[in-house]
Amino acid sequence: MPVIELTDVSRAFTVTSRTGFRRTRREVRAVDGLSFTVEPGEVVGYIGPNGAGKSTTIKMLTGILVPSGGTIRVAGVDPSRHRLKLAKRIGVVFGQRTTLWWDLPLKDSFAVLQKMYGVPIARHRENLATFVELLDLGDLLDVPVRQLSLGQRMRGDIAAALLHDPEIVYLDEPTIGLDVISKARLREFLAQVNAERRTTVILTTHDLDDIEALCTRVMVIDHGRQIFDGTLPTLRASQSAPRTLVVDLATSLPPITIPGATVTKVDGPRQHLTFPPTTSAAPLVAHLAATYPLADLTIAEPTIESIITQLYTPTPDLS
Ligand SMILES: Nc1ncnc2c1ncn2[C@@H]1O[C@H](COP(=O)(O)OP(=O)(O)OP(=O)(O)O)[C@@H](O)[C@H]1O
Repeated sequence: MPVIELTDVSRAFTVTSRTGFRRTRREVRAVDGLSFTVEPGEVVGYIGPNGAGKSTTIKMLTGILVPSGGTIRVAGVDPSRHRLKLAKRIGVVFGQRTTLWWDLPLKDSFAVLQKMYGVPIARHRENLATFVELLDLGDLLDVPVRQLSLGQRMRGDIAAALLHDPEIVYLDEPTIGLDVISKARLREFLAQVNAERRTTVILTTHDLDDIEALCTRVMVIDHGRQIFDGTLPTLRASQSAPRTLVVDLATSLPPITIPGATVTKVDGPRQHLTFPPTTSAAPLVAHLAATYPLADLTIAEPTIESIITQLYTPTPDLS
């Protein structure tokens, strides 16, 4: 049974602007007829360009915002009508701001959360010990939150969001501004939590490496509407971005000629050949191996970045 269910959900805002003495009101449809379900334990990347409606969706899922139309069920309840009840079953992390108490040492913030959520003390201790170890928080527990670095604070925020054993966590840009090592550590931690606890994760990010590392499913929205829902390989295959064969020859040669592929770059003995995503690489490789002195060969898939850029680019209206 789905843990999250949206049926034809929309949310409009009225925006007032002033030109001289005139005030004009216009309606912005931040979310426009969105329907999807998420099963327990799924890790869904929820992505889209700026202003696509991602934050508005997350705010409706937590109950902060009431939809203008449609229905939402999260863990069996309507979030906006049962916000407090739902709060015990969800965790939220906003990369841009902390949910911890600025002047309190990290461990006191955790203690406040234990009381707020009514987590049994034994369970709290158990969770705290696990998160302190996995997120390397031991030396930070006595440090006031305001003195933590961004990466340290984010680790604290993620632990705080999970201490009450939520079934669902919403992570809004959790790796923003972090260095490569901190990002990798966080991703590893989230993957482990999801695998061990079957926590459902909705991840909003502009960092496509987060998606690669964590998400079994990607949902792309634009102008408040869903434009893709599927796996990363399907997203890759759905687009026409070409694939590339990087061929290392035993010696420098003029550009290779084989049917179905085109040389785009020659760099000494290395040549780059592109071929359509619908073509299998196997016959091309066989042909190359039979005709040319090969030293090495690799296939480069289009980056998700290029695929998503393509998705966002409207197709020209030819009517
Ligand atoms: N409180 C509000 N009042 C008026 N308009 C709003 C409000 N909140 C959001 N919007 C508008 O709704 C649209 C969707 O905004 P939203 O913040 O959901 O996008 P987003 O996908 O989260 O963007 P970003 O990646 O920049 O955070 C935008 O046009 C935004 O200006």
